[in-house]
Order: sequence, then C-alpha cells, then structure tokens
Amino acid sequence: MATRTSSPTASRSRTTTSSRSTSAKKKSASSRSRSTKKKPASRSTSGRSSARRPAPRAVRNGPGPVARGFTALGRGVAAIWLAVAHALGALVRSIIGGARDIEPEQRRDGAGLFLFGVAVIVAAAVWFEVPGGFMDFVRAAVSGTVGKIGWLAPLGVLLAGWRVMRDPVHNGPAGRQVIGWAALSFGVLGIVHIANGSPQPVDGDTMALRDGGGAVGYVVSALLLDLLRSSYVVVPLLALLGFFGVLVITATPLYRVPDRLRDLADHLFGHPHGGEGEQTQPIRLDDTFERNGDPAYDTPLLEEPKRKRRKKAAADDLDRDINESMELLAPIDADLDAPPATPAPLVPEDVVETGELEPPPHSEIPQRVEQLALSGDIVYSLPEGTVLKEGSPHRARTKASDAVVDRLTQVLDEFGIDAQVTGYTRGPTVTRYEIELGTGVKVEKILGVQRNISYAVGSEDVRILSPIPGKSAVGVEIPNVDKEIVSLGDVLRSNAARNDHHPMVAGLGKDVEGGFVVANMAKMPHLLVAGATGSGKSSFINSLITSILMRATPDEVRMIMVDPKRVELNNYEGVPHLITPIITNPKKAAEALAWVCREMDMRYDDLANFGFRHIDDFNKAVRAGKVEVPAGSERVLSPYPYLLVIVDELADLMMVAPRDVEDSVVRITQLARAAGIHLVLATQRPSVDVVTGLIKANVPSRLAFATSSLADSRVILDQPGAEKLVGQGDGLFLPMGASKPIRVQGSWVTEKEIHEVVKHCKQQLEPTYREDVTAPQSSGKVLDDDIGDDMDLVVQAIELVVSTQFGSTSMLQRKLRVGFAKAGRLMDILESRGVVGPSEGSKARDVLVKPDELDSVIATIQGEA
Ligand SMILES: Nc1ncnc2c1ncn2[C@@H]1O[C@H](COP(=O)(O)OP(=O)(O)OP(=O)(O)O)[C@@H](O)[C@H]1O
Repeated sequence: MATRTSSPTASRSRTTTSSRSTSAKKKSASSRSRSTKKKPASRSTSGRSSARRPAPRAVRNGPGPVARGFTALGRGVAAIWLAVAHALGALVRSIIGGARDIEPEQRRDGAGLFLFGVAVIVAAAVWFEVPGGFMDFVRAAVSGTVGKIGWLAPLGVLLAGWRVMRDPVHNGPAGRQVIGWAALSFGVLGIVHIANGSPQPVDGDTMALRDGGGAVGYVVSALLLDLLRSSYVVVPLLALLGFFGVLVITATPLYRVPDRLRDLADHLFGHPHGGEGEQTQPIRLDDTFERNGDPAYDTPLLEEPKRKRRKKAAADDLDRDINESMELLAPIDADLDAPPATPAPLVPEDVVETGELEPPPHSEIPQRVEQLALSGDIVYSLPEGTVLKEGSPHRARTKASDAVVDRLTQVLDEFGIDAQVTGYTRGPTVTRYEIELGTGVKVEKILGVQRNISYAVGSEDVRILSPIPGKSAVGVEIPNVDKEIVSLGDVLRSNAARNDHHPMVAGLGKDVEGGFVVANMAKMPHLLVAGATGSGKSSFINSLITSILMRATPDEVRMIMVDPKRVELNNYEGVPHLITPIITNPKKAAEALAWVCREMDMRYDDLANFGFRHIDDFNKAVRAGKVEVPAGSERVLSPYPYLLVIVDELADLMMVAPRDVEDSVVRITQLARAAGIHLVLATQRPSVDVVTGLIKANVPSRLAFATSSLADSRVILDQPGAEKLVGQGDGLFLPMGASKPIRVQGSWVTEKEIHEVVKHCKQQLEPTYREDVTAPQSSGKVLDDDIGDDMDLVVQAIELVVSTQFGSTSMLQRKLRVGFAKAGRLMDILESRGVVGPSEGSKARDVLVKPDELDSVIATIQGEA
C-alpha cells in the first residue's frame, strides 16, 4: 500500500521551511549576481517571505540513490533471467508440442529455470564429484537427506523443472505437486531404507544413513516399523503411499488408472490414439479445419506495441515469477480440491479482516465420463471433460485492485465520509469493494459520491449495492482492468456441477466473489436472456448448449433451436439432441412453437391418464416398468426426454407472427414445467413490444447482459442495473423467486471446443428428426380456404370486433347483415387468427387484439390469403 505523509510534525515542517528559505536566499543571491531580470526570485528574499506560506512540496520518503541503483540492477538481472527462462521454456514447449499456446500469465519459466540451475549444481556435486567446500556441502546434504537415491536427485529436480516449464496449468496447483512428490519420495525412500537393512545412526553419527534412504528414509521407515513392527506390513504401505503420490502428481482418479496406462503405452510404443474405426475414417474438411472463432474479450481497437509496455510487462512478469518461486518454497497446506489461487477475499493489510467469503470449492479432477445406454442397444458416451480447457487462474488479490482501494479511501477522506474500505472480492470482470460505514453515516452519502468514485477510478460503470445481500456493508462494483476468462470447462468441473447429475445443469459462469454459478435449467423453468448487441448473449447460449451436450444424452434432453440470425447456432447442426433441423425461418419457428404446445398437450394427456403430476415421476415409473398400458393397447411406453427450446432472437419471431408466438410462448410457459419442456428466449431488443407483459409474467428467470438504456434494464429485470454492466459476458442473473440479481461473468467456450464436443456427439448417433415440428397445422389450411371470397367480410368483422372490443356473433349478424351460420363462421375464422378467444357459451368472446394493433393484424391476414 502507498504510504502518505499527510501531516508532518510541526517541528519537522518548521525545519523544512527554514532550511528551504535559507537555500532560497542563497539561490536568489546568486541568480541576482548573474541576471537582474529574475524579479520573483528577488522578491522572495524580502522580509515578507517569512509571512508567506511556502508552496507545498512533496516530502520525499522514497529509497535513496544507492537503493534505487540496487533495485535497478536487481530488475536488470531478473529481466535477463526471465528472458533466458522464456527462451528455454519456449524450447521445452516446442519439443513437447501441444502446450505451445500457453498464456503469458500462466508461464512459470523463471521457476523452471531455477530448478534447472539446482539440477546442474546437484549433478556436479553428486555425479561428477566436483571438489570444493560448497560442493562438499551439497553432496553431504543430498546423500544425508535421501541416501542411496542421491544419484537420482539431479534427474528428479530436472524433471520437476521440465514439468514446471512444459505446462504449469496442466500440473495443477503447486500445493498438489508438493504433496504428490512428498508422498512419492517418502514411499520410495522408506522402502529403500528397509531394503538396505534399516541402518541406524550410531552414537549420533548419521553417516550410516547414507547407505539407506537417508534421513528421510530413516524417519519414515523407523516411525512405521516402531508402530507396526513387521516390514511385511510396512513395505506394502509405503508402496501404496508412493502410488498415491503418483496419482496426485498426475491428477489421476483411481478409476482412470487403466485409461492412463493405456495412454502411456500408446505414447511409448507409438500406437495411434483411439480405436481402429477412427483410423479408417475418411478425412473431412471438418476434422482438419482449424476453427478459431471469436476470441474472448474481443475488441476492435488495435493496441500499439509500445516499448514501454514491454518493459512494464517484463517487470510484472518478474514480480510474478519471484512470487511464484517463493510459493514453490513456501510450506504447503493446500487441500487437493482447493482452487489454484487462494480465493479468500483480499483484506488490505491495515484494515479489519472480513473473513469467510470463500467461493464454492472447485475440483481439478477430470469430470466423470458416463456410459449411458440409449433406448435400444446403442451405448452413447458423453464427451470427455478434458475437451473443455481451463481458463485463467483466479487471482484473489492484485496490485490494480489494491490501488483502487487507495483511491476509494481517498475519495471517502476528501468528502469527509466516516467509512472504511474493509476489503474486496475479485470476480473475473468486476471487483466488489466493501465499505463499512461509521455510526450515524447515511448510506446516501456513498450514493452521493458515486460520480466522484467513477472519476477517481476512471470508469463509467461503477455500480453501488446497498447493502451487499447478507452483509452490513455497501458494495462498490468496479470493472477490473485485468479481466479473467471464465472457461466453461472450469465451471462444469466445479464441485457444484459435479455433485448434481441432472442432465439439464448448465454452467452459467462465475460470480463477483469468484464462486462458480451453476443452474439447473429444469428448475428455472424458463429463461429470458436479453442484452444489447455484443453483450454476450450468443456466447451464453453457446455455453448453455455445450453444457447440455457435455452432460446429457439425446435420450435425456432433446432440443429445438431457433436461430433467425442463421449463423449463431449452425455449429450444432446435426447433433443427435436435435428434434428438428435448426430453424432459421421465423414463420417456421412460430409453427414449431405451436408444435411444442401440441407435444405438451400430449404429455399432459399421458400424465393425466397414468396418474402422474410430473414427467420425472412418470419417467421413473416407466424405467422401473411400473406403468401399465390399458388392455388391448399396443403402445410401448418410453421415458419422455426433457425438451429445451432455444430461441436466439425473439424479436424476429414477434415481428412475423406476434399473436401466435405470444400465445404459444404463454401457453408453454404456463404449463410446460410439469411436462419437462423449457424455454430459453434471447433478444437484443428488450422493448415492450417484444418482451410483452404476458411473456414477462410467465418467464420467471431472467439473465440480463449489458443493455443500452435504463428502460431496457427495467423491462428485463424490473429494476435498474443492467445498463451499468461492462458487456462481453458481464451479466445479472435473476433466478426465479429471487429479488436481487447475482452478478455473473458468463462462461466462455471457444469455437474449437464446441467443434470437438459436437464432433464427439455426431460421431456416435445420427439425429432422428420429426417431420411434423415445422409442418403447418392442417386446420390452418382449411380455414385459409374458408376465407376464400369473404376476405372483405372478414376484414369488416375484425374492424367491428376490435373497435367495439365486443366479440359477439349476433352483433356481427346485425351489423354486417349476414345470416347466423355465416356470422358463426366469421367468428371461427377470427378465433383461428387470434382476434377473439374461444366461445364461452352465451357470453361474448374475449377480444384479444387491441385497437392499435388492428392494422397489423389485418395486414397479416390479407398477406396470408
Ligand atoms: N463470457 C465471455 N467471456 C469473454 N468474452 C466474452 C464473453 N461473452 C462475450 N464475449 C466477447 O464479446 C463478444 C460478443 O459476444 P456475443 O457475440 O455473444 O454478443 P451478442 O450479445 O450475442 O451480440 P449479437 O446480438 O450482436 O450477436 C464475443 O465475440 C467475445 O469476444
């Protein structure tokens, strides 16, 4: 934290002033002797100068020139060290291949080079027995610690350095590596010690231990032998400990050991991956074509490659590498399931600790792969969890965020607000700073300085939460300058996702506290997604669909995708989860929604007939063979899959057939939950003509990405907030029943990952499309013919009914001077076009069209005919 000397002591200020004025006098005297023009200087020498306050000058309390010289030298040496390390790292990665595209912030080349250096010294001491006091010490230390295994020590350190350089992210957290290596060496050294007759120190002389497993081997084996007595028990235990170490180092769960062994054998003996079938597959463009897609946080701005920046980056790298080296040496108490970086909220050194803001735990172990039998004898395997790569490591504390704490504190000081910044929690795109107010300070005071905070931190998008839900503190959310990518893989590998085996679970992203947000789509039960262009809707839909493909078989979840923009979802064309080809024509989409209504009715009929209230219960009973069809029926019952309908642009549908689409959406959303049918409606235009009151009332879960106006935010969330989001996946998620939205950075899945997942799904099964989904309803056709020459009469009837808002057949009879039968038919046509509701006996029918919609309805009907 920066130190400020805001109030130097009186004596000190006096000394400074007097010494300054003396020097000023000297200076002015000398300048006068050189030039007579410097009037202000001569004035400062007058007697008045003592009455004038000296101009404030910064009190210098930084390091002196010698210290600065040393710092510069240190930085220079470190920069050269890193340059060499990065070059070596690049070489290592190019030899291995595969991990070449490693992110700069994930590289650990400095630490790797350090380990290489250690390996060289140990090799010189142990293998080549180079003489010298230091080398003698190294030799003694190595053989004293690990005994006979000492000659392997250089190789061990070299291997560790190689692994650190090769792909540090893949290795997992340093804590796990240390635990793994420690377990492995304890196991091996213990066994070596016992195998060499368990030598003991003689009269405090430990030389004898060098003929066994060294001090480590002696301690481990002696402890266990004391406890268990027999080496026949101890040796297998030590072997198990070593094996456990290998599993931890390689992040291999037990059930994957055979796979790993097979992979290793393939690798060693050069067998190709996969089965023979894969080899014989023809090479298609699909398989070889490298898809790049949009990069995360894409921006149209091109950055100038400045030399200064490079220097700064090198300096940052240096800091990071030094920290990492320290981390490597630090004692480790991490648990295996812990996230890579400590997620505890930052607490500035000099302020109170806030404690318990831990995000949900996150596991590094690969996702379990399920083999689920589809109906019939096909076995469908879900894609491997490893297809989805890891994202940026989470950093709970950064210098940039610390600097913002200082600026916030400064604003509070300047405006005399008795409040303290007590900590922050860093999310991937925004950080939430917590401010605790002194007694008697109004929350409004913080709200009042919102613009000043914006000014101080240089960001428009400052959002103030008062209070932070569940806390007595005001939250100030400020966008990070150093954003993190939230990879879908990480979200799906989180414990929250792994512990729930429901096929409709989707990885939404990460919240402001760095915790994973995972949601069950079946519980939403319908979701409205809105946001301006570029705000991240399509990316969200991609991660939603990929989540489902990763976790559900086509027997469990079927999808209908509506993509009027034509390009957003075509990656998924042909996946077996689709029930109909991706729909790009808005008119067909309206028909598909009508089909969904019919499907829903059918499912309801079944539920009612067999006496169930929810499709889950029905499915469970069918799987258990507990549902019997009526005697004489030849029907074979099978479980109903969930049906997920995804509409990527609702506005396009609402433009073509507003009434039909609204009717279907309302009907589906009102009833479909029990039938296992769920809607996801996305739109770029959250205006009231697209997201109508009826649709809103029936779609309870909302996800708002950045909107262009406060009004749009109100349409989606019924509250402001979305207009302050920073875009590119930054969203507010308001799940059903919640009153406060959660701020989420949406999960990101690359085009390449999508391609891999889709390829895996398509390879196993062809989609079985249903023809009737987008087929127009036959009843509509008959009525079209019905209108025939009566178009004028139909138009008059619509005008009459809508303008009077009175849906009565006898009124049509009287006003249009037609017979009862004709008036009845006209009323049927009006009902089929959504102008009036169904007949309610002798009562007049509901009129569903408002007078201001009259023209568009007439135009649509005339267009149809
Ligand atoms: N979760 C995310 N993480 C990182 N970057 C993201 C994320 N979501 C979106 N972006 C960035 O924002 C860009 C625009 O996102 P996207 O195409 O999803 O927006 P959109 O709202 O669908 O826009 P449009 O309506 O114009 O299609 C992406 O190309 C990507 O660079």
